[in-house]
Amino acid sequence: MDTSVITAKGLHRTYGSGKDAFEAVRGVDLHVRRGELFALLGTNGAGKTSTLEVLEGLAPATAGQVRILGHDPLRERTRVRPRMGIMLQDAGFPPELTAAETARMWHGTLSRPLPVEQALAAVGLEDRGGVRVASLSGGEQRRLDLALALMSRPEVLFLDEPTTGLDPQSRRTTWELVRGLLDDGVTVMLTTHYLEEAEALADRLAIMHAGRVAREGTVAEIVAAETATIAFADGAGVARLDLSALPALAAAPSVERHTWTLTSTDLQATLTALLTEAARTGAALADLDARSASLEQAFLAVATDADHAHDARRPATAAA
Ligand SMILES: Nc1ncnc2c1ncn2[C@@H]1O[C@H](COP(=O)(O)OP(=O)(O)OP(=O)(O)O)[C@@H](O)[C@H]1O
Repeated sequence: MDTSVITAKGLHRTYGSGKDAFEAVRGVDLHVRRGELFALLGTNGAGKTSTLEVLEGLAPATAGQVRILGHDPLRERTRVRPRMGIMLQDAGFPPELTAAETARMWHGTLSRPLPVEQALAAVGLEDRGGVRVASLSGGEQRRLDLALALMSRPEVLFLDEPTTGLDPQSRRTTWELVRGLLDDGVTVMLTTHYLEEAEALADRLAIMHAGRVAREGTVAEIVAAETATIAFADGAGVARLDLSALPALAAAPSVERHTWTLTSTDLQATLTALLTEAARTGAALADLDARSASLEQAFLAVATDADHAHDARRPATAAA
């Protein structure tokens, strides 16, 4: 049985036409299962929002197919929209309305909404209802956006950079709220520039660059494809070590600014051999630091690969 709640197949999205055409999304496939949180990460301008807008039914795809809960989110909008919650990057609420008035206005458009007070309380804004939107802090405005996205009791929730501008404590409170929704079976698609947020929340994620998915999987799967790093100071006796003979090196050992760096495809094997070699020769490994690959490393690798490719802004007509 197909349990996908969100699917995209061969999704393309082009802005403009003719010689000014720009293909922002260049063949994206996504499958998000019920109750899963899927994070869409990417470099600036990678095409995350352009992808999300098509999934949300806010814009048509230039090519390809998207389905939300088995329906076309644009053509069958009336069937899908009541079951979705959408938190845009910038909701653009009228600044002169209060938070509670804004929430009541939205409440009036929904068929079986949460009570206004409950939605505001869910995001910690129960005491800010009487404050005009223009006077809310940036973080409070983000939380109001989230309250409205939750108000329809959605089965599928799209969160476009939900914690941008939030302080670390409010960010964690939002994570708890999102975890509670996942426990209730809500399916969430999230974009974020905070890798820590993706690590904390995502069941699976994709890293986009230049309109394509460059990496996809669980955090562990994505990180496993990267190399671990060992570093130590270029101190007494290091010259006696035969570093190039160490096992599982991903590249030749290098020294820069008095620090040696080794990259390894098997951290335990390389580190064990290094320590054995240091003990044998009596070399001191000052400031020794060994670390597994991180999501940040995978992200940076995507951006670096791309720097080499130089194809980020090829016109659509020239795209592969
Ligand atoms: N209306 C538009 N007309 C032309 N180009 C556009 C339009 N909207 C977006 N783009 C371009 O499409 C590309 C993808 O933009 P998009 O906003 O989807 O990226 P993103 O991954 O969400 O970026 P960010 O992380 O910076 O928010 C960018 O190069 C952007 O300049």
